[in-house]
Amino acid sequence: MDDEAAHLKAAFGDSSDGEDIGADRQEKESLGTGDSTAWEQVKEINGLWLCRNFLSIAQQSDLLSAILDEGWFVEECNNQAMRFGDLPSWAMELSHLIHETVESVDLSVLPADLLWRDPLFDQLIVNLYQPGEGISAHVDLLRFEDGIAIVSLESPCVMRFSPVEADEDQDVDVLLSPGSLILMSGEARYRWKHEINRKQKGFQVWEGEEIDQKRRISITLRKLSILRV
Ligand SMILES: O=C(O)CCC(=O)C(=O)O
Ligand SMILES: [Fe+2]
Repeated sequence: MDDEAAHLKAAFGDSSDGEDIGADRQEKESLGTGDSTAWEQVKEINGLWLCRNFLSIAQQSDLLSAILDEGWFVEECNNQAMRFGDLPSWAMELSHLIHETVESVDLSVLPADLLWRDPLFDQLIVNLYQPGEGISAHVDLLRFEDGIAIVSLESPCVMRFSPVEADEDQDVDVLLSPGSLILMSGEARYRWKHEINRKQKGFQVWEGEEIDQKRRISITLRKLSILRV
């Protein structure tokens, strides 16, 4: 983590708050949109949408190069970078692409008031996970507004959602494949925790197969709340 990120983390705290683990899997409904991107609504969780093919292979590769060119992860001990306010140009492009993609689809993947706010996002976190690394169950800090986007690159992983008001049987797993985008709003953002456990055996299993863990990079885009909570 660089100085700025460390400073901001000190100011904004850590978004993790322990973990809650169970086992379940949802059926997802694939919704063709008439164009090349298909959105899936995660039925058990209001406000959680997945777009598996959000980025083409070429776009993934360009985005990865732009991130690595930032030099944030040259030192092995750095695995997270945060930016607030003016985001790097590639992050702005990503934000515009999210806007365009959401706007072009005839589904309410993001409430209109969130989609049309300006800017759509002004905070960026890039996380780099080596094999075995993940993030414990948390709800993102309330100092960020509703409407959070996560783009995944490199190794796929299973993200587990569990209700804040715990009910062991309600965990929902979602596969985040490279190039995918998830959008969380409403209940998905406030009433469900999300986690990635790449350490404990059995978590990174999808359709009966253990995921071959390699490095994973994620880009989380959020908007700071004007009312600082
Ligand atoms: O890496 C991810 O996919 C999730 C990151 C996340 O949840 C966070 O930074 O709050
Ligand atoms: Fe999060």
